[in-house]
Amino acid sequence: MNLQKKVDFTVDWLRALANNAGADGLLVGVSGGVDSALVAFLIKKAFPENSLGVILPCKSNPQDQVDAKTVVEAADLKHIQIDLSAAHDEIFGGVQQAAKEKGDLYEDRQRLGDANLRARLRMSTLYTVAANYNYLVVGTDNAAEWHLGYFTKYGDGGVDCVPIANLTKGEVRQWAEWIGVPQSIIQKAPSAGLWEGQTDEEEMGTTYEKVDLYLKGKEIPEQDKQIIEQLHKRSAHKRQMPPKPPLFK
Ligand SMILES: Nc1ncnc2c1ncn2[C@@H]1O[C@H](COP(=O)(O)OP(=O)(O)OC[C@H]2O[C@@H]([n+]3cccc(C(=O)O)c3)[C@H](O)[C@@H]2O)[C@@H](O)[C@H]1O
Ligand SMILES: Nc1ncnc2c1ncn2[C@@H]1O[C@H](COP(=O)(O)OP(=O)(O)OP(=O)(O)O)[C@@H](O)[C@H]1O
Ligand SMILES: [Mg+2]
Repeated sequence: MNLQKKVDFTVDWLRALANNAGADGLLVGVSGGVDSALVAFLIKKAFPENSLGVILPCKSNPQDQVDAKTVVEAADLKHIQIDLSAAHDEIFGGVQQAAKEKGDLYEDRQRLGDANLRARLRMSTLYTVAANYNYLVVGTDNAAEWHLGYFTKYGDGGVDCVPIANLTKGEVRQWAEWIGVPQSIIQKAPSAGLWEGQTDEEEMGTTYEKVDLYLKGKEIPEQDKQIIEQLHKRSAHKRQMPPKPPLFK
């Protein structure tokens, strides 16, 4: 299947999903990164009049907002912006204060708690916006992130559908190029933007190039293979519904 047909198929799939759900359209959180940029273009194609980009800075690098604006303008996508910094301060500061009063504040766990709260505040906000518009929330996980569990459970992983979850990062860039995402966005180093200087590849301990090769069944160095297999195993719970005990006999 050529790229045009694959894109059309994905757009039709998105439209059918929303129609079957009784939703009026689709929205996505737009970060300024390439994954959400591609999804922004896809939802605009699926619902030209009923699609929305939501820009949600949360103590973020100001350049991300500039990039996010570039994306919505290039996609000609209607957008809104809500700053989550004060909400984050309120909740994260409140948790830290309460734990400190009990003598229970674990310094080495703060960065991840802070980061994942940002992703979960975004999820809550996207669903609040979705309720107003009667839209579905569209996820942006690609195949590498999905396989490694490189997302926040019920944060950026808390969505109604994951239309690009079968695409490797290389394919995301290829689709993005084809669909018209600006080069400056395609060439940015992938980052969750959850703390200053964070990059996906540094945190994962391997590269998207190697993960993509692995997912295509190609040989990669043993060390990278081990990292990928360990991350995949450890994150199995994120790709399943919450476990419940077996029924009583
Ligand atoms: N076996 C198990 N069965 C059931 N639940 C289990 C579990 N193991 C952990 N858990 C639960 O899962 C939690 C850990 O998962 P989670 O909260 O997701 O936290 P975690 O996987 O530790 O962190 C999320 C990772 O995703 C990255 N991320 C987040 C957001 C966006 C992006 C991006 O690329 O933009 C990347 C982030 O930088 C970080 O590396 C535990 O606190 C626990 O509650
Ligand atoms: N500032 C933000 N505003 C709105 N949504 C955001 C913001 N930051 C992150 N998100 C959402 O979280 C998702 C996960 O981020 P992730 O970094 O994996 O994707 P990306 O930024 O689109 O691409 P890349 O991985 O190349 O940085 C984003 O695609 C987006 O939907
Ligand atoms: Mg990003």
